[in-house]
Amino acid sequence: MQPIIELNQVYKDYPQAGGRQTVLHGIDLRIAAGEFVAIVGPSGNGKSTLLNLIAGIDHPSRGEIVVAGHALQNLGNERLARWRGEHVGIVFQFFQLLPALSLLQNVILPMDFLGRLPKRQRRERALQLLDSVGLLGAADRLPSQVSGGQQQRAAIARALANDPPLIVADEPTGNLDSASADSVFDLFSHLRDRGKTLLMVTHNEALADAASRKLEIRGGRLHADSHREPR
Ligand SMILES: Nc1ncnc2c1ncn2[C@@H]1O[C@H](COP(=O)(O)OP(=O)(O)OP(=O)(O)O)[C@@H](O)[C@H]1O
Repeated sequence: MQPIIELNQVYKDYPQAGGRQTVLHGIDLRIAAGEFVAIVGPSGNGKSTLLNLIAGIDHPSRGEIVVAGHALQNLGNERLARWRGEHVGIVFQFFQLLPALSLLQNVILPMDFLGRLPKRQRRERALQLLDSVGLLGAADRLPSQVSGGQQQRAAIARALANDPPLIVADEPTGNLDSASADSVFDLFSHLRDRGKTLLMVTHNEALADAASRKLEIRGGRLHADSHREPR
């Protein structure tokens, strides 16, 4: 079966005073549809960089990245943005909701970007998604009027707005207390049950242990790749 994510000899370097810093050193990776993958490893070793390349947020310096049938290194910024909107839901550590918009409007936004659904259906779908994360009653509140855990649940609803096959999350519980982290954890478990492919950078051991596969990145290289039965 064709993997949903395929990386061949992917390098990423950044300009640095006096030269360039190589952050990823020739990563080769295949991830099948429906896998729940945790990316772990020490700080500053390239985990977020790897996630951003797979999500089409950043371009590789060299190598090939094929996600959901598209060779990302060949897409210009505009096509990449459209590709992201259709194929990837992104969840960040600091939620990244737009502060001037209600939770409902934040969830509608990715659907507005694609323009696939009529306006009324976008609103109905956003309300259903907010309901599914327990936030129907808070739909009209601004992000600043709800807790961090609620903001992250709204961000997960937003990530699902266009029903993407791939969800990527960078430290999704990193800024949450343990009760909020648990509820976010439960939502991710449901996503796995619904057949989404999940890729997550996390320092949260419980979350990493719930994954079916753990990739350890050290020094910009794939140091370990372990599969397991999810708990
Ligand atoms: N946009 C950028 N410009 C220059 N250097 C960067 C950029 N993004 C990341 N780096 C550098 O790349 C290296 C890897 O960063 P990355 O964020 O991928 O690590 P990480 O493993 O995710 O760390 P953490 O667990 O702390 O989030 C770091 O040295 C970082 O400073």
